[in-house]
Amino acid sequence: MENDNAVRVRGLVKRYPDKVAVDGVDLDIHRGEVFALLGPNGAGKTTTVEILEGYRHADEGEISVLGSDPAHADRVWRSRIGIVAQTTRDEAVLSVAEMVTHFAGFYPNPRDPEQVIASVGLQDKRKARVRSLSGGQRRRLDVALGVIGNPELLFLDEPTTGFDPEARRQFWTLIEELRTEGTTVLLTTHYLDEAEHLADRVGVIADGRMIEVATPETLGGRGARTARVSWLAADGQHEVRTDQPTAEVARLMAEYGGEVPELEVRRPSLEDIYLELIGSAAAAPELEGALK
Ligand SMILES: Nc1ncnc2c1ncn2[C@@H]1O[C@H](COP(=O)(O)OP(=O)(O)OP(=O)(O)O)[C@@H](O)[C@H]1O
Repeated sequence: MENDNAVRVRGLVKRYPDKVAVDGVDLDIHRGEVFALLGPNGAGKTTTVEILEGYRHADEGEISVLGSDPAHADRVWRSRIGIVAQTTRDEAVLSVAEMVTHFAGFYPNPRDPEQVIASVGLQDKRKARVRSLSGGQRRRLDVALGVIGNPELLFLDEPTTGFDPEARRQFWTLIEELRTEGTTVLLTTHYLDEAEHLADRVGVIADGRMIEVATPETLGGRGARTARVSWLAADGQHEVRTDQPTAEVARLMAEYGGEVPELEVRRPSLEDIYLELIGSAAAAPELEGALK
């Protein structure tokens, strides 16, 4: 039965001959949210995403994606999802416009191809052959092909790898528009700023296990972390750790009678927190071993 979750996973396990790639993952993705799956290389992100897409089969676990088990889903289900895979395949002889229009024909309710081409910034390349595109342009086309079917649920596996900064911002705008329209998005990325900008919630996966799911603001207790206030005094750099940085800044302003030299207030970034979580996940198995 369909419910408020676009994705519901319990106890997902995927084993390869020499590796347990996914080791008991639970995951809920709410309808209409942008969810970012984070984790180091080899953590199990692509394996998880490809199982949800129906391209790999799980060894264990309950999986529901838009109310169906992807391993047994039909064409109608497939037309409701969009996929931007990590690697792309063909070296098509079609032009960009032909390819996007061709893909639009696979779906019952596609978006307008010209609008989609413009939304990924390929209007100047609409007549160019796909094989002549640069790596980043090809990736933009992949994104266009992922959204052309007007999907309810969009899977994006490292979508902006190879994008220049302008293309990345343009992609962010596209995802924000899709979110406004109610599209659910599952994104994997190694760019923490991208996750912070786009995601309603993030999940950190390491060695096949989900370590934590939270909003980017609260991951790893981030919201409650002590701030660091630093400034340049006559005798050199000073730093104070405090739970009340505003009071500290007010005190400094009074002391300096206005501008405080090189004032900086810093809380741990999402990247700081992520690296801490990944670091402790890597240390945990050794600790378990040491305690045995
Ligand atoms: N077809 C396969 N056969 C055997 N092992 C595999 C296969 N696919 C993935 N693996 C292994 O499973 C683990 C998880 O791989 P996966 O591609 O899911 O990681 P990832 O988190 O997506 O990594 P990345 O960030 O590098 O894309 C890795 O150790 C990988 O080598």
